[in-house]
Amino acid sequence: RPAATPGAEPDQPEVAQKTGTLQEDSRGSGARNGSVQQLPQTIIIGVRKGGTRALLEMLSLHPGVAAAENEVHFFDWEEHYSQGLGWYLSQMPFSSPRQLTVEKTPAYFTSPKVPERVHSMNPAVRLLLILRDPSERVLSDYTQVLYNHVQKRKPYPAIEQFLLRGGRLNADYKALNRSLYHEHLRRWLHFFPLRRIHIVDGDRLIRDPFPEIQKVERFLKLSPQINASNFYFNKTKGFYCLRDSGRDRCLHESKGRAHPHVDPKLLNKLHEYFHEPNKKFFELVGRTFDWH
Ligand SMILES: Nc1ncnc2c1ncn2[C@@H]1O[C@H](COP(=O)(O)OS(=O)(=O)O)[C@@H](OP(=O)(O)O)[C@H]1O
Repeated sequence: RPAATPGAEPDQPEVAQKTGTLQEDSRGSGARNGSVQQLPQTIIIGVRKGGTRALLEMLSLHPGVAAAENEVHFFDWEEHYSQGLGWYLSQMPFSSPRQLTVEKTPAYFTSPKVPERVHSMNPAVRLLLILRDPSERVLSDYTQVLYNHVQKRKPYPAIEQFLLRGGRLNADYKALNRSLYHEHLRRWLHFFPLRRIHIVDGDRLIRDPFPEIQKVERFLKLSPQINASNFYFNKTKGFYCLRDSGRDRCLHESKGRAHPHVDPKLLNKLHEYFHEPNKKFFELVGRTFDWH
């Protein structure tokens, strides 16, 4: 694991524990009710900081979905992949055979070896890709790594030091590369047709999650069971939170952080940098997004 890009998520669970999660119920009574572990029929492949946790938690509101709690990093970490599909299976939640199993590992989208590996597990797997404004994603990515350093009481340079080199935008900054969505998606399209990849608009998921989640239900051929009443806007958090069987919960405090202030001129450079790549991406997917 490269030390410079620590795992995006902290290890601790990010949402308040649900009482009686599907996993816990079935784990406790697995021997009696015939619950099983299944390889995921659907995977949230990224993008890092796109809203992958929110998407997973929102999808888990559906009784037909069983989600792996932690990021599994099977296809992108050699020490996991070398242990084979048996290991991968052992990481999955217990579920009823009729439920869909889903896992999310945001690093999959940008890891070169992953598309072929996922394809060799199951060419019919349904992929969920949640994207957000590429410039905003860069700021979020920087903020994540900044917090990782702050937690360890380590210093971390200001964002300008990464974004600029000799007065020009530094194309070698990894966070910029991760936002070149067309390059990464192209690799996936060598192995999967576009119809197997559903792209969730991460900016819309923030502003108004329910319509985006309805589209995901349809893509996964799930019966429409998630309702508008499962979401409420929490003014304190500034984001939508979830309401499930009368219980309210927001995502962990590491989700929805304030981003650093960036000089408008530099921000403009960033927007310009992504202009062409975004156009290429829109052509690739036959759809446009409301990005800068
Ligand atoms: N409902 C709700 N509540 C809180 N946060 C929300 C929500 N919906 C989407 N988001 C956005 O999710 C961003 C984090 O993305 P990921 O979960 O993919 O991050 S990670 O790569 O797994 O670390 C996170 O990015 P930051 O705002 O930069 O913290 C949020 O903007």
